Amino acid sequence: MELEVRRVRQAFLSGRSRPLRFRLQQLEALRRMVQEREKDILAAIAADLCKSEFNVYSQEVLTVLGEIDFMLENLPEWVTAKPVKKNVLTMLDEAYIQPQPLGVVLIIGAWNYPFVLTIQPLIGAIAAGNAVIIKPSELSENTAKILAKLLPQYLDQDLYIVINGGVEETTELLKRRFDHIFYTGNTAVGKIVMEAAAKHLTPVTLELGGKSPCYIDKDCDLDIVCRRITWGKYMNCGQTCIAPDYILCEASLQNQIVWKIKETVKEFYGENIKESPDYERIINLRHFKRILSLLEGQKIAFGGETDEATRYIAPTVLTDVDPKTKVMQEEIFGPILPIVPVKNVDEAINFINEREKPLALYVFSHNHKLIKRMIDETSSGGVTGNDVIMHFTLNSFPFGGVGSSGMGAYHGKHSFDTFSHQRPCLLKSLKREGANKLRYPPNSQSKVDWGKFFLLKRFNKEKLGLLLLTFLGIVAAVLVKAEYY
Ligand SMILES: NC(=O)c1ccc[n+]([C@@H]2O[C@H](COP(=O)([O-])OP(=O)(O)OC[C@H]3O[C@@H](n4cnc5c(N)ncnc54)[C@H](O)[C@@H]3O)[C@@H](O)[C@H]2O)c1
Ligand SMILES: CCCCCCCC=O
Repeated sequence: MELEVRRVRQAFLSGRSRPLRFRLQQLEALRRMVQEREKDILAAIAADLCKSEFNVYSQEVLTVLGEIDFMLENLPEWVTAKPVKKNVLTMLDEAYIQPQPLGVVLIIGAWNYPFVLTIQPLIGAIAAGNAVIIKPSELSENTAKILAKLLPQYLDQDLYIVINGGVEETTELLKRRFDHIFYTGNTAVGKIVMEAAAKHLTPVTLELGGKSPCYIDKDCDLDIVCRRITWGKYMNCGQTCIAPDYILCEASLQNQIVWKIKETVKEFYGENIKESPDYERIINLRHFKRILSLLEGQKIAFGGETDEATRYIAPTVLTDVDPKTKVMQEEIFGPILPIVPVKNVDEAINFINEREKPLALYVFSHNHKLIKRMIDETSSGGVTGNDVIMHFTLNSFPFGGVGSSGMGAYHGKHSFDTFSHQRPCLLKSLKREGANKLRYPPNSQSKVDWGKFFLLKRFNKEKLGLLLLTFLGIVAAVLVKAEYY
C-alpha cells in the first residue's frame, strides 16, 4: 500500500495532472468509460442492491454524466486566475487568486449509491487537478470490482488508482499522508477518518448521515405530499442518506397520511411488492437485522413483512411513535417510516432543534411563510420545501452536512473548490521602493497617520480616487523620505 500511495504521489509531482487540457481529457475518458461500459456498470450496481437497471441509470449514471458535462463546460473558466480588488498599497501590483490542486486525495466511497457517491467526488478531484486514490465500499463488492477493473482502462494509471478492501485496508490507508480525504458514510467512521487525518493535519470532507425530519403542515395537499414522501422514503429500500427519516405532524393527520402512503405504495410497487422491479433489498444481513430491531415494540400501521433469505423488508409506517424509542435514536437507513405526532409547528421546530443537525430537512405546506420560518429557525445540511431529495439533483447547490451530519460540501463548482487551494498571488515590481518606506522601520506617528489614511479611508469614485491616491502616495513617499534623511 505504501508503494501504491508513493506511486500516486510521484505521478502528481510529475505535474501532468495540472494542465487544463489534461483534466478535460481525463474527464472525457471517464465519460467514455460510462458510455462504453454502461452495461457492465449497470449490472454490477444492480447486483449489489437488487436494483433494476432503469433505476440504476436514473439514480446514479445520469447524475455522473450530468456532472461530467457540467465540469467540461465550466472548467476552463474556473481554472483561470481571478483578479481581486486592490487597496492603495497594492494598486500598482498584480493581485489574483489562482486555484491550484491540493495534491493526492483519498476518496472513501459508500455502498448505498456506490457509483455516484464514489465517481462524483472523483470528477471534482480530477477537475481540480489532483491525483486520487479511490477506496470504494467493500459492501457493494460488485461495483468495487468493476471500478477497479474499468478505471485503469480509461484514466491515467498512476494518477488515479483504486484500492479495494475492508476496514483493515482502510485503516492502513488512513495511516498515510494525504492532501485531502473525502469520506462518505456513517458518523462513527467519520470520526475515525477525522482522527486519522488530524495526525497529518489533512483537511477532510465528511459526507455523513443522520435523521432527516419531514414536517407536514395541515395546510397542504396530502395526496401530493404522501406521493412525494413515498417516492423518497422507499427509493433504494430506504437506504438513502437524505431519505425522510421520520414524519412530524399533528395527530389528526396521522391516519390520512398512513392511508395515502399505503395507497401510493400499491400504485408504485403493485399488490406484490416483492415482485416489483422497482423495490430494492437491504444491502446485507447485519443491516437487515439492525433495521428489524427498530420495529420492536412499535405500532405498525402497515407493512412490517420481512424475508431474511432475500433481505426483504416491506415499506412500513409506524404511528404514535415515542421519541424515546430506538427507532428515533439512530438513523433508520431502511424502509421504515415513523410518524411522531406534535401539537404544532413550534413543537416541531423544538423537536428538530433538540436533536443533532440533520443532513436534510423537509417541510410541506401551502403556507410559504411557514416554510421560511422552519428554514430560519432550524439547521440542516440542505432543505427541500414541498418535496424530498430534490436538492441533491441541483449541482449549483453545495451538497453536504452540518454538525454531526458532516462538514464540507461538493457537486459542480463546490466540488472544484473543495479539491482546490485558492492561492492568493500578489506580484509586485522591484521599482517604486520610495513608497515602501512607509512600512519600514523606524516607525513614527506620521507613518501611522499616513497608514491610517491610506488603509482605513473609503473612497467612492473609484477612478478619481485612484488618481488622487497615486498623487498622495507620491507626496507621502517624498515626505517620509525627507523625514528619514
Ligand atoms: N452524506 C452523504 O452523502 C451520504 C451518502 C451515503 C451514505 N451516507 C451515510 O452513510 C451511512 C451508511 O453507510 P455505511 O457507513 O454503512 O457505509 P460503509 O460501511 O460502506 O462505510 C463507508 C466506508 O468506510 C469504510 N469503513 C468502515 N468502517 C471503517 C473503520 N472502522 N475504519 C475505517 N474505515 C471504515 C468502509 O470500508 C467504506 O469504504 C449512513 O449513515 C448514511 O446516511 C451519507
Ligand atoms: C436521484 C436520487 C439520488 C439520491 C442520492 C442520494 C445520496 C445519498 O445517499
